[in-house]
Amino acid sequence: MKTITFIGNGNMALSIAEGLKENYKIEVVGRDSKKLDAFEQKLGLHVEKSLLDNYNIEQKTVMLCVKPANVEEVSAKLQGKAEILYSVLAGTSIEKLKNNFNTSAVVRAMPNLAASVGKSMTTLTGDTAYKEESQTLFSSIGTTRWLGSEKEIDIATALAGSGPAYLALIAESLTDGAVKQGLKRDDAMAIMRGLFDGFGTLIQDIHPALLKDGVMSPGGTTAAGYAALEQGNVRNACIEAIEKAYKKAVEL
Ligand SMILES: NC(=O)C1=CN([C@@H]2O[C@H](COP(=O)(O)OP(=O)(O)OC[C@H]3O[C@@H](n4cnc5c(N)ncnc54)[C@H](OP(=O)(O)O)[C@@H]3O)[C@@H](O)[C@H]2O)C=CC1
Ligand SMILES: O=C(O)[C@@H]1CCC=N1
Repeated sequence: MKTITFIGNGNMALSIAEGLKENYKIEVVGRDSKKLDAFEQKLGLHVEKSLLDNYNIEQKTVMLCVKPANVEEVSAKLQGKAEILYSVLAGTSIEKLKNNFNTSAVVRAMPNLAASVGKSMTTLTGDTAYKEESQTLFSSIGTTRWLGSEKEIDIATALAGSGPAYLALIAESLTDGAVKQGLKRDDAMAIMRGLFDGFGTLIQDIHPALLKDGVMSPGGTTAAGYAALEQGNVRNACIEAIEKAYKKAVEL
């Protein structure tokens, strides 16, 4: 069984480890032994746990799952040269990772929160020698797509990495709208969840514009509601959200 060494024991590390645990041996490296114990407990199986100070990554397959701001501090505590470093850090370039970590190869991965339910949309880019291995690793937490450049993964970060938060805003505000009109909160929540479930399947095979055309009856309810969304500039706000998030990824 191949070993994957997680550096960082937070939410993303746990979600990815959940997906990998059946087919890979898991090691986890962190700064707090109590949090390492909690990681092992949540994962529900024995993992090799180590503290960061002087940890040796020689020839290891490393899954870096700390925050972008931690790169310098964390890399300074490691020894040895990794075989491959997979990084899930938003907006952290391969150049910066190579300048800080001693590793033969780097692949950047951008999963999303749905990793925790095995349905992440994960984008990947980096050393093409590891294209296949990275797709195999990350397909254990959902769907993968290899991209040709770091610019593209920064844009994909804005779309799919941050996307769950944007859709949550839509979900919450539509629910609030229904409550405002008199629907009970728990009914509104259940209906919103059913809506997203069905929509998630529909959108796999239908272009969004055609889906809208299929719902909108002449002079009907959808046309009335849709016009309010256009008046509220929701389309432009979405385009701007991607631009702002992409620019932030470049800045990180
Ligand atoms: N959350 C999301 O939806 C997504 C997140 N990402 C990326 O995943 C990465 C991790 O995010 P997430 O798991 O959500 O965050 P968490 O806050 O859950 O985990 C962060 C991890 O970094 C460790 N850490 C923080 N500061 C330091 C430090 N100074 N030295 C050593 N370790 C440190 C934490 O250690 P400790 O437990 O001891 O505090 C923890 O293990 C980020 O880089 C983010 O860009 C990518 C895609 C989606
Ligand atoms: O907000 C962030 O920076 C991270 C990256 C994508 C999702 N969460």
